[in-house]
Amino acid sequence: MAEPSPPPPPVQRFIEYLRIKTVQPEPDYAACEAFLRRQAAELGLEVQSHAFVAGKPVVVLTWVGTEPALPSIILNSHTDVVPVSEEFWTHPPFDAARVATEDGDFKIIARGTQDMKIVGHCYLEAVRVLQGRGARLRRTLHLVYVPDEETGGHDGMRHFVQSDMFQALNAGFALDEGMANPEAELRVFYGERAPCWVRFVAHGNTGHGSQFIEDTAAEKLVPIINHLMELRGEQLSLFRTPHADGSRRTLGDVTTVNLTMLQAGVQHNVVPESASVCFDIRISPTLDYVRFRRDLEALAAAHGATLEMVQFWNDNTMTPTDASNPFWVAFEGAVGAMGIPLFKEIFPAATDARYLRKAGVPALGVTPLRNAPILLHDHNEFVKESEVLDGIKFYVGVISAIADA
Ligand SMILES: CSCC[C@H](NC(C)=O)C(=O)O
Ligand SMILES: [Zn+2]
Ligand SMILES: [Zn+2]
Repeated sequence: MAEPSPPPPPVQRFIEYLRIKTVQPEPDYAACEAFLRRQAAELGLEVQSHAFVAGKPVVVLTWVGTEPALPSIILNSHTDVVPVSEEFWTHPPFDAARVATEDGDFKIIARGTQDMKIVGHCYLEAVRVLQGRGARLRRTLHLVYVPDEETGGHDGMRHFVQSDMFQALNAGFALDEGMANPEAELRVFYGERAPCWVRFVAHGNTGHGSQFIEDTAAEKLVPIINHLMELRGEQLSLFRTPHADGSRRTLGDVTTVNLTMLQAGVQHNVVPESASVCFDIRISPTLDYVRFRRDLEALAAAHGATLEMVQFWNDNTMTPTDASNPFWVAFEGAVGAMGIPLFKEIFPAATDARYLRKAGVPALGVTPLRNAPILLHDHNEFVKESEVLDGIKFYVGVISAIADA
């Protein structure tokens, strides 16, 4: 059998990026920064790098526009990837194997292909294509590579948006990650649900397990659990009910509640003195999050428990997706011109775009993978070579449009 042809240079560079082990919990950010600096040097982009937390650099590559006083465009991506269970992978997750498929395409198999190195890579390749055409864009582009999104952005984007470095970018609009779609539409995320991670802790009487002990810790948690499970049921019914216009609801339209941890007890016949229960709640931006938080506090107090807010995102800013937002108009126009159908959604989980929106920069979350399985955080994460090449064309169109809006 003939050797397969070598990958085209944009795919070769993608493979190089994927081979850098930026895997949590100890990402190799130094190698990643060196890679980005090499790319910037080839493209003549300015580079700024700052580690707000030691060893975790935010790297910004800048292509100055012809009208640099205009608000700029941020093209954001995170450089870290989630851990792997290597035994479940068909190929080593950081080899970035290129495997031929029956339809003449290739699969590039590696951790981070979908989430989200394809996006960060396509930004760079799109700039390369535009420069090759001699294009000059009106607005300045900032390709922002942030660390630690996968652990909540606390050591990366959270600090960056509060920095002078960020202010100096004078950003007017941003793109960030979305999610693949097994269907034909391109999913575009204009908001996110607020993560609300809570722990209820109760204390009570203890004693022998053979007795009727009153006011026990576990007993206090039961009505709290029941209340939140009731809310879960209501929201699940809502999720299964189409909108008035017949369109289906997505996760972003509802609030999900999951009991994720339960702790109590030391021995079968000892009534425990304390008990705790944790929930992962994702509050839809369509719900009043201030009132929701007050209701949780009241729930804890009513049953003699304490409430610990482990995570609570107190913002529900959404990016306008109508004529009031010239960047949306440009984005929608460019995507439409490519014949790509759009599906607007609220992101079910949390990405770094939430920091940008809260900081006043309207952001859209997009990953240019359609008719593709959702493999983020999964074993054998892959993208097809054709998807990388199409993704570059996609960003050439979109970046040109939004940078000239
Ligand atoms: C509260 S920070 C957690 C961030 C994480 N993001 C993703 C995309 O999985 C999540 O939504 O669980
Ligand atoms: Zn991601
Ligand atoms: Zn992720």
